[in-house]
Amino acid sequence: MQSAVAIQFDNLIHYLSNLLAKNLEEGHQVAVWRQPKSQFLHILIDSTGETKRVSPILEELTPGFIVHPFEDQEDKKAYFLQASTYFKINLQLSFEDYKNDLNDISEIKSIEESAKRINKSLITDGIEGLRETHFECTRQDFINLVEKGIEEIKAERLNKIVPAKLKKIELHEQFDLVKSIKRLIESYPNAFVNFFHIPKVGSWLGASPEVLIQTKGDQFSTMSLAGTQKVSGENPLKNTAWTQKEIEEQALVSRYIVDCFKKIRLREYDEIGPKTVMAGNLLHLRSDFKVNMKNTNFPKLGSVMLELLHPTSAVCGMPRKEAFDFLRLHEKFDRSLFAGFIGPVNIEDETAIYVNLRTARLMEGFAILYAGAGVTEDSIPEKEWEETEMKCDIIGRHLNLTDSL
Ligand SMILES: C=C(O[C@@H]1C=C(C(=O)O)C=C[C@H]1O)C(=O)O
Repeated sequence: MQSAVAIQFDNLIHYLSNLLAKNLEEGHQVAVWRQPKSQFLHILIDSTGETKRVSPILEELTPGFIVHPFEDQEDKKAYFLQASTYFKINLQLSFEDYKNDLNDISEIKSIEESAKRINKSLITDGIEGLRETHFECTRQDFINLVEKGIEEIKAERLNKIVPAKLKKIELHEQFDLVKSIKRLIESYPNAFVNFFHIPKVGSWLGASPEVLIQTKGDQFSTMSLAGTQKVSGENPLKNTAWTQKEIEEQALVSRYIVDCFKKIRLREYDEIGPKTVMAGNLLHLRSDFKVNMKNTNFPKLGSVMLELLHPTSAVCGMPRKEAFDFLRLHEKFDRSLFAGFIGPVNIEDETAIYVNLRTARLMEGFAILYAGAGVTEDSIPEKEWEETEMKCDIIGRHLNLTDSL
């Protein structure tokens, strides 16, 4: 297990439990996140009482948190939590150092009591604007889907396809959201750990390894992430070998990004990698792409690339339209917000939008885990199934807790 910075969590857990219980009970929208390798926990509350949907023209949005499903909506809009309240907590400081700066919560309850109140408020009635979802996907359903995908690739109608599955797991009565967030933060220092709650849409908890687009000052970045294997052996970041299938799979995602740059005639970009990166107990191949938006005179590159990239060939396939149509036709469930995009917008001069992967939708007494796997001509369906099991486990293992890790 990788360990993050030393975190002074005890009192913070108590505080966060009360804060979330109060805001969820009041029907507010909430986002909580920690960016990769950061020591800050960010908390955003939208208390307007309105479920807002906006066009994702990022540069024009007020500070907030954006949430977009896998499928484009007819009006191309995304959910948007507006920062009525926003603050961040330095997880390296002790609670005593910053407690006086925190929003006062007048009625303090125990952690257990707060967890119960949170659980009652997590659940909402139905999903606005998204297709009805059913929560079944057997091993055989998934294997059939992979086989169909391979046939399409062999017939040269697709280059790559990323079928997904969902997995329903029971949530214990004592499910404790805040403790799960803590465990994700401690276990996955390289991930975008996130929780968000939109009463009319749902509650999701995840730890994504994949940036879709990020802008900070004049810097734009994106990444191509694909190829998956389990961490094993000594110094895996250095010693892991990749097969032709995985190298090709990741190269297709990189090519897709470069094709997007070409479409808008952007020629000056840095491409770094591919290199092996760790996401929990999985390894992936990753290339990073960086652009200076000022020097290239692309001040709105964030929005432009967001529109061109989503959904990327890392979560959908290639060619994009054909892959998307294939999934719409053959995947027997609605991906909902899985493989959509989420993240903070215009907060402290930074926008960081991630692909919504390694994620769970929290429901009454159960959670739905989602995972996909990149399929190419050489894929072995059973192995792809195992890959999705490992991906589901990244979040699944941190939902039903026993106190010792
Ligand atoms: C689709 C997922 O992950 C994506 C697919 C990968 C793959 O096919 O190897 C690797 C990383 C992600 O880009 C997922 O986590 O569900």
